[in-house]
Amino acid sequence: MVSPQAPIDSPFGMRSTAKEVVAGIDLSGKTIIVTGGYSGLGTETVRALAGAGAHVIVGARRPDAAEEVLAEMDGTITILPLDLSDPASIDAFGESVAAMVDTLDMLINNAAIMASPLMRDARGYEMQFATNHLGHFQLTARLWPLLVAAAKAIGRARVVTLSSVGHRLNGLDVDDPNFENREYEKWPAYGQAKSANALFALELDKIGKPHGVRAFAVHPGGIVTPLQRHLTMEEQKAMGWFDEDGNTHESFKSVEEGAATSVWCAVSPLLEGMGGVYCEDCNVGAMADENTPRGSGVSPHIRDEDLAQRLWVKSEELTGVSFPA
Ligand SMILES: NC(=O)c1ccc[n+]([C@@H]2O[C@H](COP(=O)([O-])OP(=O)(O)OC[C@H]3O[C@@H](n4cnc5c(N)ncnc54)[C@H](O)[C@@H]3O)[C@@H](O)[C@H]2O)c1
Repeated sequence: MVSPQAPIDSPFGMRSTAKEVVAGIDLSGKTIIVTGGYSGLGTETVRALAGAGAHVIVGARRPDAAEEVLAEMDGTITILPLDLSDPASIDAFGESVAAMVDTLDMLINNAAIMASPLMRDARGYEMQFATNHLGHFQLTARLWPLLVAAAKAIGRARVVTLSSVGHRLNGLDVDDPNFENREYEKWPAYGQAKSANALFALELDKIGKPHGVRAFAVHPGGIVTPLQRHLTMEEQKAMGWFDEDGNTHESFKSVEEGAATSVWCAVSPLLEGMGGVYCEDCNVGAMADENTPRGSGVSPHIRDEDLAQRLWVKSEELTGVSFPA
């Protein structure tokens, strides 16, 4: 069954920045985790949330690099090592967080890799699916008691998972997510992983809603960041991201604008009582039709509740991790 969704009245839009979204919102006393919060959109997400008074915990694959990037920022920021392709690292991160705080108000599953050549983790899982989806699935499960505790204490907690309009490239092969029985292609692997991120939010919201933990998926827009490290300039020009002179397409956002929708999903009072939706441009995304501009819109397969459930079961099987009851 396809779960429909539609935009709401939002005072923010595609050119809003993360700083504008948090203006006037006091996050003191709140704990927020941002994975990969020291590069690209993650850096600006952390800047906005820490600037609004939250204690921000950054899960960093390279803690030394995170220290360097975040040193100049105001606010309370803790950096902890986290490699989302390594189950032991995720468990250790979860234990460190649980030793530090009793509640977690918001989790922003931001980290990802894109269009990488075929790589496999130590379990043999395809790296984009393992890092972008399975790692965040395990991480969210490990942090679940803290999210539920926050919701119990103050009525709400939120999990925001970065997806992408890349979900529109293709669907998810839930029977072969690791490209064992088909030839590996880097874009279908990214499209699949980002579809999985959105389907994860759809199912997670169902599980979290009775506890007061709500889940959202986000397309941040097109933004030049280190995410494009596996692509040549020629490939990016062929996709229309850059023109012949090397200027980005007019629809591209700054990193401050790119971080706005994740921050909006984490803090907006307008989303109170809502969840399980895919958001873009600081609003709930519109279902795609023939008039939808390239680079936006929601494909029906990421609203497919049966597929979301099957992905959940597959993720439990592949990680050996279940969400605590
Ligand atoms: N930049 C865009 O145009 C764009 C478009 C759509 C979606 N997104 C999504 O936005 C999110 C942020 O992307 P970005 O553009 O800021 O990219 P980025 O490359 O600047 O940041 C990604 C972060 O993920 C971290 N990361 C990668 N592998 C990891 C691992 N194994 N363990 C822990 N951390 C790991 C990196 O260290 C980095 O901090 C991603 O989920 C991406 O898919 C970005």
